[in-house]
Amino acid sequence: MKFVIAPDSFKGCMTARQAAEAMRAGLRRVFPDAEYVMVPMADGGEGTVQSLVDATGGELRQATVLDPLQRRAVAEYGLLGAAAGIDGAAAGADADVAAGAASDSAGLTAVIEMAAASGIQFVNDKTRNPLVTTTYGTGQLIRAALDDGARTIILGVGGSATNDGGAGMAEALGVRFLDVDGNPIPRGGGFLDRLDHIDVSGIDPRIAETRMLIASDVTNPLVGPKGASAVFGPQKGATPDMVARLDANLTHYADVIRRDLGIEVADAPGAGGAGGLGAGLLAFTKSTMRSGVEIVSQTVRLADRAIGADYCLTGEGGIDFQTQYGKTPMGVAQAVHRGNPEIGVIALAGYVGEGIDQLYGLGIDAVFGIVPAAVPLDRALADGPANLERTAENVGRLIRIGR
Ligand SMILES: O=C(O)[C@H](O)CO
Repeated sequence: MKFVIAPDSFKGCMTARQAAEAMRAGLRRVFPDAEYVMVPMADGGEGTVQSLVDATGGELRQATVLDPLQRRAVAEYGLLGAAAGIDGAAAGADADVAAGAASDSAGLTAVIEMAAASGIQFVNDKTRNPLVTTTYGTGQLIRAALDDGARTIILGVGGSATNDGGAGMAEALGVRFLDVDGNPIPRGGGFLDRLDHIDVSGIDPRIAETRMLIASDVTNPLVGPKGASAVFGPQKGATPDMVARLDANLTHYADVIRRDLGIEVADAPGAGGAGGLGAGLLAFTKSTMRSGVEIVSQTVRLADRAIGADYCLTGEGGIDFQTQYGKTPMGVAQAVHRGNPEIGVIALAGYVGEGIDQLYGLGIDAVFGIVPAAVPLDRALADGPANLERTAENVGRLIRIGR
């Protein structure tokens, strides 16, 4: 018997690796001699660095950066290990990332969550102000990864405090944003109206040799009613007036990018991720925008690792009909089926919401909640590992009956 164990983190409760260990512990009580392939997963959001480092035997690194309010902060990123999708063995769609994740002559692969340097957790109700917050620290993290030798960078985009179109990120990489007198404009989305022209002559030359894989949490465009400012500005503290100003500024920014670089970013899907960081990455780096869970599953060669397996256990804190839109359990189900159409996929979750029947036709065979009784949230979180282990054991028992 062979199991692939590929959960996301259970937020506030277990990292993806801890969740995978709890699942394996439960199954082992029933199948002590089975083969267990452990693949901690993520979807590009919080936990992606840890999961990819864990899944590939990589290492965590730290860099001193400027946070969104330009205070010094220490941010973590990861360098992937040799177990990353590096051997080119991945088939079909996997080959793309597998080749890019090589750690040979093509350079190392790094993984960065932009929120580690520029996330919403750096501001509070009093200090949040998307007119002034900057993604400069994200650019510093990219530079740190380049210094480490990375030439493929997986960048998780989302959870930001910023609305600067990624101008701060680009500035940290050497791009100059200048006013009509040739002076640098201040950082922050509130000042982009002063932008007259962009000078890319000083950009770090390593950027031209580096492939960025953008794992965005959204597909919104940069501007307009579904754009970064209108949809995500308010959660960063933007008033209606600020939203209008930020949206106008990003529209102007996109116009200058089009004129000076010949690149269209205003309507690109995902350009509005992390306050327009998606647009900045598309304009100033060699980036490809992909679903986060796809990038992660390809990097850890999930399809390959499912070959010959009988079952895959996946899961995350909550599962409902939205799981089909790019969440980890669905991405896992799709990836393992690519390698092994016969595999059974079972998802475990702390919370099971509405519409899970929509998942059954899409590759997930069964969904189980792990909480045994109605308990307060803090108790459910505290008992999470034990509940997950017990549920996995019971899944194992069912599987044994069926054999
Ligand atoms: O950071 C943000 O703006 C949201 O998470 C969307 O990417």
